[in-house]
Amino acid sequence: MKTLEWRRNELIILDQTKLPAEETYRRCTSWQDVKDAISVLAVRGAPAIGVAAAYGLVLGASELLRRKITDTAVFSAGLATVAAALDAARPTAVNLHWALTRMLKTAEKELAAGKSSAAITLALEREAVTLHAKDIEINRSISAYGAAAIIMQKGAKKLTVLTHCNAGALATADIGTALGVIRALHKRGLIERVYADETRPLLQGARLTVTELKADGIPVTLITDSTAGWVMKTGRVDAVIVGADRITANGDTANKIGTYSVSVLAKEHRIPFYVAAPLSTFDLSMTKGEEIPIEERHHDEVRRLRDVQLALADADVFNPAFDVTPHQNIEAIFTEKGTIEKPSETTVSAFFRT
Ligand SMILES: CSC[C@H]1O[C@H](OP(=O)(O)O)[C@H](O)[C@@H]1O
Repeated sequence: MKTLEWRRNELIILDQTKLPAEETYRRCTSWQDVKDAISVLAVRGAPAIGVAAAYGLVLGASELLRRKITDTAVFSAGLATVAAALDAARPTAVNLHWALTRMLKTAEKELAAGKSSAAITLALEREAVTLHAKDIEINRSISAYGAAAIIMQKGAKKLTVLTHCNAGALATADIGTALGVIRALHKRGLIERVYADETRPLLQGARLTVTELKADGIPVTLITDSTAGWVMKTGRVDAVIVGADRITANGDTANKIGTYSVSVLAKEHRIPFYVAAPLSTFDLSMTKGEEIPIEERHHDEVRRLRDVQLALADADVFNPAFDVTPHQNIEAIFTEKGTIEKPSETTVSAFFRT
């Protein structure tokens, strides 16, 4: 069950909106197909949407070539237009912008070297494939650092961990970030159980995290979001590990809606709250979490559950897809280059200076 697969001039995306009931795929042959897939969360998760958008730009470049747009100045302007359209698909996960910026830099470098539009397109495809492959290494490294840091802190004993949303293979190109750490601990026999928040309204926890962990033989218990406090209060949870969509220069972290509440509950019950994320999720241009744009999604995602009307069709709804956990609530952030203990403006800047 691959999240994403690139086949010369088409991107095959596992349609996550249909999981776990159906394993179906979307065949993306245009950049618009990729943008649509990102917008409806057929592909989701910060790193995965960055990789998908990179391939979307390759499809855009191929389309420009098919339309015989070979004047490199016009071709580059066309690329920038496609990149901007893909970037607008979802505003919170900075990996989307990071991946597209990296792709446009590749195009600029080729252009400066006097390459043709066709050569630029080939270079973009190589860059997208590289980005995709690198995410696999990054996941492994985050997972190793995270497991080591938790063992250092909690000792080599079986742990019960709570996680929110899905920061697993379905959100990345490989074993995941938060679920990557859980997988690394499980490999060492150090996971007693995982409590997976269902994660309303789109239920990434119930639909995706439970599916991933059960497939790996990792003991997992599905709970409603409102049960998170009670499992902590009753001493069932040793640690919380979540993913991230954007981390600012002081360590404030945007993640799926409900993560902030979990962090407050963890702090109240003196349970360490960990974040696992690649460096591409850091946005050092933002000094604090209040600056992060929070995506608001369609009201029917809350009023309905597939074809079941849960609330009045005209019920007023507020449906932010993310919230921001203040750095003070975070014990450590695990990245592919190491761990940032007690994230703050000081520790984050020191980490990026080394
Ligand atoms: C490995 S990052 C996953 C991150 O993305 C999810 O959001 P969405 O499902 O809306 O793409 C969620 O915030 C996860 O923690």
